[in-house]
Amino acid sequence: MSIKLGPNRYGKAETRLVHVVRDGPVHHIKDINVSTSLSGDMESAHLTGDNAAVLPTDTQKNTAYAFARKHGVGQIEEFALLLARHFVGSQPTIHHARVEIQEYAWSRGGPHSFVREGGEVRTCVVHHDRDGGDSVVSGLTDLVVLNSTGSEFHGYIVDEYTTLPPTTDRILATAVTARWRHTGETASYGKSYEQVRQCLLEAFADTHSLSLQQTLYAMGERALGACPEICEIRLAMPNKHHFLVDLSPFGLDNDNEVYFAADRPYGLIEGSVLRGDAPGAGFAWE
Ligand SMILES: O=c1[nH]c(=O)c2[nH]c(=O)[nH]c2[nH]1
Repeated sequence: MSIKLGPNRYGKAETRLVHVVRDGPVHHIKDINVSTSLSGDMESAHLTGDNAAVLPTDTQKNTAYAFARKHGVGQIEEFALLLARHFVGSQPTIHHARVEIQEYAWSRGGPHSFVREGGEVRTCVVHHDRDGGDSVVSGLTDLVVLNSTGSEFHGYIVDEYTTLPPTTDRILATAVTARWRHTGETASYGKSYEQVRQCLLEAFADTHSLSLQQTLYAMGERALGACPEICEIRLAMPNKHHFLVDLSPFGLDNDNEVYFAADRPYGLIEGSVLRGDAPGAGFAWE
């Protein structure tokens, strides 16, 4: 029986990279997902376990982060070509590189505040009861926002399991789920929706945050302040962690510039903000 190795390739899939460029107080971000896949003299790796020809996938990931720091990201096609040419050009055993990049679009919400384009969903749940009348809860999900500075987190409990370092400057990013309860019938649900959404975005951008909890409250408070027709807002905000990449092994500093955007686990901050005189909710949240 004759058996041989067929086509093969290997690499690091979905390296999530956020690059922050600071133009004074105005920041710019590039948010990308990089997948590298290399092929070449990989017979021995597969047949005998000899890894002499293998450039580790971990190295491929590090290279993406280091190149973002050294060269910036720019156009994703150019960044992909830079990486692909580097892998093939620097390693004789690598004959071919495939680099795939997805770039997530963000629009500006402030000098260092960004709103992810697309993906946001408007929601509502209404009840009508023979005895209890109507209730209307409006909302949105997946409103993804990011502040590239203006966020701190320190002063928390430290016990024998705490390893989190305190920070006075971190990325704060979340995907907002908000639901708000109307007190009675609202003249224009469309206008009300736009107003609440705008308040959430502005409060997120404006608040110098000492925690996501504080930001959550500020967002709810802003919406209630501007929209007399609503009496309660419930917010669920995952803390989409961005970890500064340690580039010191490659002789590079990283002054809050290149981040690993982790997808899980994430902190989940939830809370309700309501008027002191809000009427009972009845079945509204059911
Ligand atoms: O804003 C935050 N709130 C927390 O409760 C928390 N916990 C944590 O580890 N990081 C953060 N960040």
